Amino acid sequence: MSQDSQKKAAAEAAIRYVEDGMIVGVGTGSTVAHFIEALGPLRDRIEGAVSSSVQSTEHLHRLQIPVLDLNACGTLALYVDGADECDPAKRLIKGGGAALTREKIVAEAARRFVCIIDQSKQVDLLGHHPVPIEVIPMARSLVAREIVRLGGQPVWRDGVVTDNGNWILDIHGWRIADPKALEQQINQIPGVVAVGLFARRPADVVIVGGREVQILS
Ligand SMILES: O=C(CO)[C@H](O)[C@H](O)COP(=O)(O)O
Repeated sequence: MSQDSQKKAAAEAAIRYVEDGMIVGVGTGSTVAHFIEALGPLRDRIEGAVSSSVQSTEHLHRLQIPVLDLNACGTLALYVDGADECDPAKRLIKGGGAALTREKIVAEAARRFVCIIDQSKQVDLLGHHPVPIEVIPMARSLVAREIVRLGGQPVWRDGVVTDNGNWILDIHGWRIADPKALEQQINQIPGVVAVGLFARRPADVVIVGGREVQILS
């Protein structure tokens, strides 16, 4: 089964968590694009969606799914998003699509975070995939130096500007024994907007696509 078919299978399996009248938090990426497509036919049964990126907002609009302002929604019942890596404790690396800050905000606002992935995303230890950090542009070099002190190798994702007008550093070379501690340390560096480690707020349910879809809860 191709990687994209696995993503589609996981995304379609996530639909069972959508209930009538819900406001659904929606992540970003190619797996989430399958989820948005599956959500389309339910547009009249849900109140709407809260989006984590311009890309997902445009997709939701194309399917006539109302996109709501998180500030007017309070706590969301459900957030569905993909990931770049997922460990057995459902801690994640996210931000391959540069949407990590808004993804973190919507995940934090949700009671249940359902993460949809293909099998290649499952790892024992986070860090094979670089860890993205969104930084305020003027702090790029400062943050990069601090990351080197923490043993990482920062690479500027040159040319990429986030939906918030910031830049991304991708940190290579880490095998992350304590993701929560590292998340906390990175968050303390001035100029860091968000780091794509989701350890303080891991997923609640992980759906792994495949011929047999696996649901880890
Ligand atoms: O964090 C993300 C975007 O910022 C995505 O969820 C992550 O990059 C996975 O993407 P895809 O579903 O395309 O494999």
